[in-house]
Amino acid sequence: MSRLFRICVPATSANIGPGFDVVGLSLSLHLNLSVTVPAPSDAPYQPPTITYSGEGADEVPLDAYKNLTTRVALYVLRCNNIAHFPSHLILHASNEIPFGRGLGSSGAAVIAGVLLGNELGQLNLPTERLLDFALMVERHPDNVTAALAGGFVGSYLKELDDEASEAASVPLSEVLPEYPPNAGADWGLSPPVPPLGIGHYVRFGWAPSIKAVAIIPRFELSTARAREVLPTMYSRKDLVFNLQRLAVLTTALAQSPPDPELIYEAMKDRVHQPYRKALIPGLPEVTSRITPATHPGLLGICLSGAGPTILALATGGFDAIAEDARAIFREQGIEIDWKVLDVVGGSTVERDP
Ligand SMILES: Nc1ncnc2c1ncn2[C@@H]1O[C@H](COP(=O)(O)OP(=O)(O)O)[C@@H](O)[C@H]1O
Ligand SMILES: N[C@@H](CCOP(=O)(O)O)C(=O)O
Repeated sequence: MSRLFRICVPATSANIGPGFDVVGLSLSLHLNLSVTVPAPSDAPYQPPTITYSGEGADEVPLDAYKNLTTRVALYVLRCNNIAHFPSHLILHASNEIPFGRGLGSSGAAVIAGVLLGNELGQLNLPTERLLDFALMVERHPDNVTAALAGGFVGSYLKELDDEASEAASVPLSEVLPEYPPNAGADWGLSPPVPPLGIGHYVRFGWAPSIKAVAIIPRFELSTARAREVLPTMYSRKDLVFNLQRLAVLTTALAQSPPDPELIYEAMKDRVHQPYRKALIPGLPEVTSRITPATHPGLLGICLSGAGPTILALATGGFDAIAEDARAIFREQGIEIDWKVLDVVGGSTVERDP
């Protein structure tokens, strides 16, 4: 019997201002994967066939040993003593999440890969273990946790003992080596198995009237590049500035009706946005000129993830917020697209009977 299943993973916006590497929000753009596992046969081994449509279709590798999602799936399988993809596997991805814009496309691809490995190997891993695998690949928990669990989520990484820290800090190239595409070839050493219970999370409340306006510049900024510009040390003043705001924000976004004055100030940040402004012309102007006073309905505005997308949380006035952001970006020679998004549930897997 062949098996068919579908995996659906949401986009995410991480940080929400002061919660750098801590909070994430799942949003209504999705990466969908349709998978067919043919019934076992005596035919010679054939590697997976991948087709892909939507965002990133012109740049994503269709070789299962190079594609992020399938490489992650193979990592999960190999950690569970399954050396190969099933023969003649067929995958189709259709993707709504733009690449390199700060909307969690790589986190979604990683979660899709973990869920794919879990389904292909029929491993029945619990959510906590799925998260461990994801955290071996995407080392900051905010996007992957929100993409897996859904909603407005806060997470931390557990302090590990020396042995577990070593296992969790191996370079990505060892976790996800590019394998030879020949099933008979030498597969090398076993991959590093994730320590147990690396990531922990909690879901906060979310006021149903709050929507997310994603203002998406038409250029890509890799998360790796946007992390390189961050300092390794912060002043106590800046740290306290962020902690105070994050503590207020996690509850303020659950209150109905939401309080714009409280939220606007609570979405300010001194840990990552000031350092990223050189990579995103127009960022300080957009976040300072669009306020609840000038734009009724606006609650707060920040960089989405590592950028360049700007996230405006609002209960109305979406057109004015986005069109004024468009005008400010245009002064810098940057064009944008924008979408009003809902906060959605986490990843799902549907199996055909
Ligand atoms: N659906 C996908 N399938 C395969 N690879 C993906 C997919 N989505 C994202 N990626 C990989 O992740 C990269 C973007 O990651 P990153 O720089 O972290 O930006 P983002 O903010 O979108 O997560 C893409 O260039 C691509 O290599
Ligand atoms: N906390 C991370 C989040 C990166 O999110 P992405 O959507 O840009 O991948 C960071 O700010 O670097």
